[in-house]
Amino acid sequence: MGRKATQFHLIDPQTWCPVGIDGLEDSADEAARCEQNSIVVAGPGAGKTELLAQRADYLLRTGQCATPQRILAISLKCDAAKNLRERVCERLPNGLADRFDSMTCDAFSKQLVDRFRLAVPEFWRPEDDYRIEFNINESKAGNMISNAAEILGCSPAEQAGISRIAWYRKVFCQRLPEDGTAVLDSDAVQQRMAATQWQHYLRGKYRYLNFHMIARLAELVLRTNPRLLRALQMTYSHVFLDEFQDMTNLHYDLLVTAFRDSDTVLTAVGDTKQCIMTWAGALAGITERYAKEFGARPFILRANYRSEPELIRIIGSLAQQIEPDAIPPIPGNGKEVGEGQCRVIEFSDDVEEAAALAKLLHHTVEEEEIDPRDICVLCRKKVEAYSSALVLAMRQQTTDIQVRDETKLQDLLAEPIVQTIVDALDLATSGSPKPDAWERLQNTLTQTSRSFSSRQRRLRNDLLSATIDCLRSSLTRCDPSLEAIHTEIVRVLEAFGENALRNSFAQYRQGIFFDETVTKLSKELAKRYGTEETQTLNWQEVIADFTGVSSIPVMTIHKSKGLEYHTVVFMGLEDSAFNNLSDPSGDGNAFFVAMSRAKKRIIFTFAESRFRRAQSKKKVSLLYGWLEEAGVHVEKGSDLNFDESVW
Ligand SMILES: Nc1ncnc2c1ncn2[C@@H]1O[C@H](COP(=O)(O)OP(=O)(O)OP(=O)(O)O)[C@@H](O)[C@H]1O
Repeated sequence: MGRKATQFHLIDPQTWCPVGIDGLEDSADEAARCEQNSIVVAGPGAGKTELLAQRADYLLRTGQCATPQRILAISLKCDAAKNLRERVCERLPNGLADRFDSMTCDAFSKQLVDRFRLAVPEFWRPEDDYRIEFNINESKAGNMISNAAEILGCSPAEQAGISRIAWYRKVFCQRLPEDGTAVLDSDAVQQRMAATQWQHYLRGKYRYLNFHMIARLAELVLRTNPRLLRALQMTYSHVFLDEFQDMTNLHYDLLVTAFRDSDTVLTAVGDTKQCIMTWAGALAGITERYAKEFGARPFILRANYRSEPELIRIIGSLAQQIEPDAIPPIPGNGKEVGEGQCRVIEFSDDVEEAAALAKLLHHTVEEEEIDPRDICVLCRKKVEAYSSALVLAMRQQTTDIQVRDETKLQDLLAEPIVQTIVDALDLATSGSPKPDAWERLQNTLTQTSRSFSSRQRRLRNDLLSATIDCLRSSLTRCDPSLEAIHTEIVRVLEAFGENALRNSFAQYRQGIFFDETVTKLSKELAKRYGTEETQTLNWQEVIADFTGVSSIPVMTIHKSKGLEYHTVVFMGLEDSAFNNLSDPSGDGNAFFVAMSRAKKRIIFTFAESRFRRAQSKKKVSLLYGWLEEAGVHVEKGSDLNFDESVW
C-alpha cells in the first residue's frame, strides 16, 4: 500500500501549463510565472487561491524553487491554509508537495518563536511552558494598566489620563526595543507599565502570551539575529500571501523584517472589497504600501470562475458601489448569459422565515440533488441565536438533512491531527474502500517520517496498517466512555509517533495545544458515540455527524471567507445584525463577501420580528439600495408558493 519514492524530472518553464483546469487568463498566467515580487488584485472567484496553487506547481515542477528550497504560503485562517495545502497536494506528487509549507500568520510567528526561543533577547524571552491566552486583548487593557500600576506603585493620577486602547496598541502592537531593561528605567510611565506588563506575562506565576505578542517576538528574533534571518530567507525562495487585504500591521511588519531586501520572491493576492478585518487591525492601504516597499509588480484579474453570469453582474454592480472605479468582472467560463439567482425575501417573523427556509433547503437537497455541504447559511453574528428556529424547523422535515452551527467545529476540523485520527477511524469502520482517507494518512506518514531511513518508514507503514486492523475490532467493542474513546485515539497517535506528529506541525511543537486538541476531539466523539441522548454506538454515524457530511453548515460571514457554495442563504439583513454601516468598508465589505460566496443562488432574508423584537432596515437601507440598484427587489415570504418549485 505504501508509495514508492519517486524521481522527478524537472520540466522546462516554457512547457509548463496549468494543471487540473483549462487555463489561466493571460495576466494570471503571467503572475504564475513572475520572477519578481508581485501583487495580484482581483475580485471574488477570480481564482486568486487557485493561482497560488498553480504557481506552486509551476515553481516546483520547473525547479524555479529548487531543492532544498521551499515555498511558504501564509494565510489568515486555518481552513484557508488547509484549503491551499490540499489544492497543492492534489496536483503535485509527494516529493514536490513536501516542499510547500502552508500555514497561518499566527502559526508562522509561533513557529519562529518556539524554534528560536533561546535567540530571543533575554528580557523578552518567553519560558518554554507559556500558554496561548485569547483573553489578553484590547478589552482587558484597563485591567492590565491597573496590574502594571500596582506592581510599579504608580499613583491613581499617573493612570488617570491613559487611553486604554491606544495604550494596548502601543504596548502589544508596536516593535519591541531590543533592550527592554532600558524601558523599565525610562521616565515615560506608559512605557514602564508596558514593559512591566510584558514581564508579568512572560515571567509571572502563569505565563501567557497572545498572538499579538507572539508576532512581536517573532519580528524581534529575526531583527536581532541576522544569521537566523539569512537562514530563513535561504530556506524560502518564494513566499505566498493569501487574502493580503486582511493582513494586520503586526503581520506586515514581520514580513518586512523577514523578507524585504532579500532574494525571496513574494506573491500577494487579495481584494480590497473583501477586507473585513479592519476591527482586527488590517492595515489601511496595505496593497499600495506593499507594492511600494517591496517593488511589487501589479496584476489585475477580471474573470470570475465561481458564479453564474447573473450573479457576476450583481457582484460587479455592488463592487462599483463600494469602489466606484472597480473594474466589472467577466464570466471566467465564457458564458454570456446563464442562470444565477439573487433574491431578498421578507418574512413577518423568524418562525415564518425558518419554516420557509427549511422547505427551500429541503427542496434544494432532495429535488435538485445538491450536496448539503454545497449549501451554506450565513449570519452576520450570533450564529446559534439566528439559526435556532431554522434548526428546529429542519428537524420537522422528513429528511435526515440538518443545519448545524459550523463555527464551533470549523477550527477543530481544520486541525491536521483531527483529520488524521478521523481518517483512521473511518478506514477501520467503513465497509467500503476509502482511498482519499488512506492517501491523506500516507501523506501524514511521509511528513512525520522525513528524517527516517527507508526501513524505518516501511516499519511505520506496517504499524499504521496493523493499527487500523486493530481498531477494526477494538472500536466495535469500545465502551461509550470518554476514557475508552481517548484510548482508541491514542492508538492512532502512537502509529505515527506522538513526538513525530508534534514536530511535523508547527502548532503542536510547544505548549498544550496538541493535548487540548486531542481532548476536544475525544469529547466531541464521545458525545456522539454514547454518553448523551443522541448516542448511536455506530462509528460511521459518529464520524458522519462529527464531520458534518450530511448537514448544511451555518456560519458567520467571517468564517465563510475563501469558501464557495451552490446556494447561500444569508439570514437577517437587518439593522441589529450590522453595527458599522457608517463605515461601509466594514459591514459593507462583509455583505459583499457573503454575496460573492454563491455559485448559483443567494437569498437574503429579513424578519419583521426576530427574537420577539421588531427589526428595522434603516441603517441597512444602504445595502438594500445597492441591491435595488442591481435590479434585486424585495419579495414577500407570504407570496412564496411551495406547491410549485419556488426556484
Ligand atoms: N483558471 C480557472 N479555470 C477554471 N476554474 C477556476 C480557475 N481559477 C479558479 N477556478 C475555480 O473558481 C473557483 C474560485 O476560485 P478561487 O477560490 O481560487 O477564487 P478566489 O479569487 O480565491 O476567491 P475569493 O477571494 O472569492 O475567495 C474555484 O472553484 C476554482 O476551482
